[in-house]
Amino acid sequence: MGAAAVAVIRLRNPPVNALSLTALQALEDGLKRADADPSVKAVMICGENGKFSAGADIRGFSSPKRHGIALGPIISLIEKSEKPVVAAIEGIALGGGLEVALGCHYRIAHVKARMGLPEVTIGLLPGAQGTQRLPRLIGVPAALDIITTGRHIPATEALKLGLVDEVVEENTVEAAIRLANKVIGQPLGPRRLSLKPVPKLPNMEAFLREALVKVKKQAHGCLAPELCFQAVKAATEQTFADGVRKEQELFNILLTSGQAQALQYAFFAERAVQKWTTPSGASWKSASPQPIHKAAVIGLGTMGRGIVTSLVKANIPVVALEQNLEYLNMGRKAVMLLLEREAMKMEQGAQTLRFHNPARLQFTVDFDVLQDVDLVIEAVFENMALKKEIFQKISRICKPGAFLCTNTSALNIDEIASATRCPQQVIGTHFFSPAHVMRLLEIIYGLHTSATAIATAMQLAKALKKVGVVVGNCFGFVGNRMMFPYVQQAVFLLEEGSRPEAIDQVLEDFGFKIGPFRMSDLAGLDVGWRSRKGQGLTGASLPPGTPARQRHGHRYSPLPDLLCENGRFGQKTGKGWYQYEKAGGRTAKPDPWLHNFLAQYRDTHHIKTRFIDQEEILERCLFPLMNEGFDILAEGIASGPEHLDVIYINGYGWPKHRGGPMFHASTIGLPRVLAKLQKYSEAHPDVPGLRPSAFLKKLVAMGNPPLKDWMSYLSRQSNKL
Ligand SMILES: CCC/C=C/C(=O)SCCNC(=O)CCNC(=O)[C@H](O)C(C)(C)COP(=O)([O-])OP(=O)([O-])OC[C@H]1O[C@@H](n2cnc3c(N)ncnc32)[C@H](O)[C@@H]1OP(=O)([O-])[O-]
Repeated sequence: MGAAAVAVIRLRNPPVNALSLTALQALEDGLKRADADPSVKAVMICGENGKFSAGADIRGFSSPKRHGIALGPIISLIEKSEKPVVAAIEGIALGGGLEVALGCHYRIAHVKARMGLPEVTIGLLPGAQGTQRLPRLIGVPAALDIITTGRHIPATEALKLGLVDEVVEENTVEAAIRLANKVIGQPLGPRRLSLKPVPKLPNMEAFLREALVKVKKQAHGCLAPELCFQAVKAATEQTFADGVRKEQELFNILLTSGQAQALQYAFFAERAVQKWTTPSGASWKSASPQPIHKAAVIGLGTMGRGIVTSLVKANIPVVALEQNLEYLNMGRKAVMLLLEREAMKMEQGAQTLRFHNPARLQFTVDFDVLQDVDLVIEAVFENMALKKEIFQKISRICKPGAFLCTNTSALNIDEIASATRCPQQVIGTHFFSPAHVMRLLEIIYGLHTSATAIATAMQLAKALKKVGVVVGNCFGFVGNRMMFPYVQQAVFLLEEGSRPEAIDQVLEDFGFKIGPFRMSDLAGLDVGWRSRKGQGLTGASLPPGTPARQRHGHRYSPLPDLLCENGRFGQKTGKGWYQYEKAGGRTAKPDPWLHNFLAQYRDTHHIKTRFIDQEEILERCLFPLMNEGFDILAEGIASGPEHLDVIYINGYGWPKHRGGPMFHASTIGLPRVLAKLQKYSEAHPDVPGLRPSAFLKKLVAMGNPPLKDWMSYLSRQSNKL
């Protein structure tokens, strides 16, 4: 209890004051005590350690002991209180935490606090009456935006919206107690949100119709946003009590939909990968990152420009280096354009981005400027000889402790490191395009990479607001290695009778933001072509007499090479797997030329065309991708299935509500995945990617254990060896 007439209830459950059953019980007990105590005239609710609350305990949603004390009735109890209740919001008030605050009669927030209803991001809706109270407080458009996107609102915006009554810069708890004292005795009726009508809009029906179209378009098959919408719509049509019943009904649908489980798995997976380990025993526990006061980026192509932008946004001073003045000037212009755009976006959120100061961003062609940087990211062309030349040079110029990172999507980190005198400082940092937007950073350690280098790269990822995933060194690392068999199958399906638009549609219906052919057109077909020429799979170095559709005894499709030979590089040339309105166009249209070309190709190679149904398209593309994942786990390239899933969700457009490829495999059931791979492998014995992984077979033989136990079967296996 606090001083004088104001009782203080403090939510206490470190680290984020999640509303566990114990925390809820304490809240209920506190309210009842305050109600019964005649000396208490008002109540103030705050959170321990400068955080109000991150909401319900997410682990509780999948716990069998979930039933018991519920949040909704406690919030009703708060609102019904005859004594004024004030919420003092510091740090965060999210989900159930914000719903508690909405039950209070007054809300004060610290200027640095953030609020939001992020339930939609974990596959749920604000199921403690939040969908009914928020529209009553701030109106339908703002409530719908907050509830269907889950975005965090800064305190200043919350004040403008009317979500909070006051924002303070000093002690929030003291301010809340002052306010509580002030409002003692004032009527509470107008402060009870459940009694307020939802503010009317002149065109509510039309507004809701348009809003639904937008919500569905952005959902890519995820259920939660649409059900959030329906709950808010109910608030506009029904009484508070009926709206709450509808909210409960929709909440229960989501809770048992499977998508909520996948999204909650993804939430914890993202946190689990922060705790990295390597097979040699290095780990996040013992390694400490080194501070990065200044960084450099070598190469200002598409990737380099994005990386420079990312570093500037993270407030890390950068040297941007190119091989000659012509490229430097081109790169400088492009970087400045990106930064101007980012600055504009940030201004909308009341932030500023400073980059015109040469101490923060310096462009140069002089390698000697790299002498005092703490970290270099090389982002030149994917060419081993060139990369080695650069690494040899920078290992001579940079100070001994500098970290030397290479942005590569497939090349061998050890070979690059071998060109230096300090292989322990060399590490792979695989950014995804556009590098200032995409969240994933694959961090690849080589044979000699030090634990400090890994910890520093992970820290850098965090500073860049990215999710870093530590993986081992192999061709294509994790993401691209799993992508190869997926893309390969998509092309084989074309040979067998399908079309790019049919295959893309199936994968986009599954939830991918973009199917494999649209993706290939976007990225440019020439990239893979160059790499295949380098590997001797096509082009002049191919030995005469090599069969058109076979390499090293395995099935090979020359289709992508043939498209490139026809000058079809994708969007950049206006033609690829699709046709575009012009070179650089973005709207993909099915191309009769390609259909005709495919028909001729099948005739030439005597391939009998057959109808391929959606199920086969999906399984032929996804199962080999998962299969590769099992091999990656068995080889120790990644330390758990969560790593693979985080990579796919954040770097490859895998639908988050399906939890990632390995989680998806576990929900389908490993015996089914194995049986299908066996079937397809028998039909296509010359495709190694369809041959079931030994680790997958082992897990099936062990009775299809849950995903969290997979790795223990691996260690048992290797212990025996
Ligand atoms: C019933 C009716 C409807 C109500 C629904 C809800 O409220 S749904 C809920 C709606 N709320 C949300 O969706 C909010 C989800 N949370 C967040 O967005 C962020 O965690 C953050 C912004 C609160 C803090 O970010 P940050 O970068 O400063 O820190 P960090 O992210 O690393 O977290 C630190 C530790 O706390 C853990 N943990 C966190 N929250 C929860 C939780 N609710 N539960 C359990 N655990 C949680 C997290 O796993 C981690 O544990 P670890 O790995 O150390 O063992």
